Amino acid sequence: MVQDASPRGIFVPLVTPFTTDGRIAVDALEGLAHGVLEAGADGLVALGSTGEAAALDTEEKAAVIDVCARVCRERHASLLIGAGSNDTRSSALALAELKRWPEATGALVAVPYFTRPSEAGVLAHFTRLAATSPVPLVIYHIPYRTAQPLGAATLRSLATLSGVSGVKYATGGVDQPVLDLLGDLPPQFSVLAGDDLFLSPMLALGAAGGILASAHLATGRFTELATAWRTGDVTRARLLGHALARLSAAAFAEPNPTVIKGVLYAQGRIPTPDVRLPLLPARPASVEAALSVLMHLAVPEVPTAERR
Ligand SMILES: O=C(O)C1=N[C@H](C(=O)O)C[C@H](O)C1
Repeated sequence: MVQDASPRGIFVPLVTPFTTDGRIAVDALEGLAHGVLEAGADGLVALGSTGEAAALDTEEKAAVIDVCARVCRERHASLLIGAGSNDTRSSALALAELKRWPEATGALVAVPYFTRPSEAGVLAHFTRLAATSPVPLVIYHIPYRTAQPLGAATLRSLATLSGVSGVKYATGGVDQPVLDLLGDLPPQFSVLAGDDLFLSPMLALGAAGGILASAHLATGRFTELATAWRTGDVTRARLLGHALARLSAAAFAEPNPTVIKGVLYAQGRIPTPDVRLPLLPARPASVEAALSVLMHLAVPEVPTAERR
C-alpha cells in the first residue's frame, strides 16, 4: 500500500457525474480524473462531499473508488478516500475496507458531526481510528458542517497522533488554532486548505496544499499558485491568489458541487449537470457567472525586475 508521509500539493475532490438516467457516468469520471492530473494536480480525493458521497450507495462508492484508484495507479498520483461517519465503530469498519485499494495514500475522515461530543471525545475517536486504520488519516475539520469546534490544544494533540498525517482545514477563515499549528508544525504532518477562498493565505502561512473543488476548473493555475508560494514568488502568488479567489467565490455561489457541475457540463466534460436530492441544480445565472470568471481569468506576467 502506498503511504505518503504527509499529503502535499493540490488535490481535486472529484464530482460524481451522472448519466441522463441517473447512473454514475463512469467514463466521464475517468476522463475527469485523467484531465485534472494531466493538468498538474498532485492527487485526487474519491468520495469527498464534492463527490456527493452521502447520496451514493455502497456499490456506487466502490465504483467511484475503483476508477480513481486505477487512474492514480497509472499516473503515480496520490489518492485520498473519504470514509467514516459520526460513529467510531462503523468508521473503523469503513476504514478497514480501504485495504481493498492499495493505491490509497490516506483517508479523509470528517470530525464526527451532529453528535457534538466533547473535544476529548473527538480526540478519543481519532485515537481509536488511527490505531487500526490501514492508511494514514487526514482529519477533515469543517465546523460549519459538523457543529464541532476544536481548539488549538486539541488540534495539536490530533496532529501528533501516530497514524494521522494531516488536516483538511475548513473553518471559514484563517484563525488562531491554525496559526498556532502552522507556527510550529508537528513532524510528518500537513495542513491542507479546505476552504477554496482561503487557499492563497493558507499557502502563504505554510499550508502544504489544498483539497479544493474549484480546482476542477483552471487546475494548472491552482498548482501554479502552490508553486509560487513555495518558491517565494510572492508577486505572482498574490496575483494568482486573487484571481483564483474570484473563481472560487463564483464556484461556491450555490451549494457545492452544483455550480461546478454546471460549468463542467457546459465545458462538455460531464454528460449532465445533475446532482442528487437534497441538492438542486445551480441556476443558469450562477453557472454563467462562473464561466465568465473562468474565461477572464487573466493573470498578467510580472517582469522579473518588478517582483517583490
Ligand atoms: O469534497 C471536498 O473535499 C470538498 N468539500 C468542500 C465542501 O463541499 O464544503 C469544498 C472543498 O472545496 C472540497
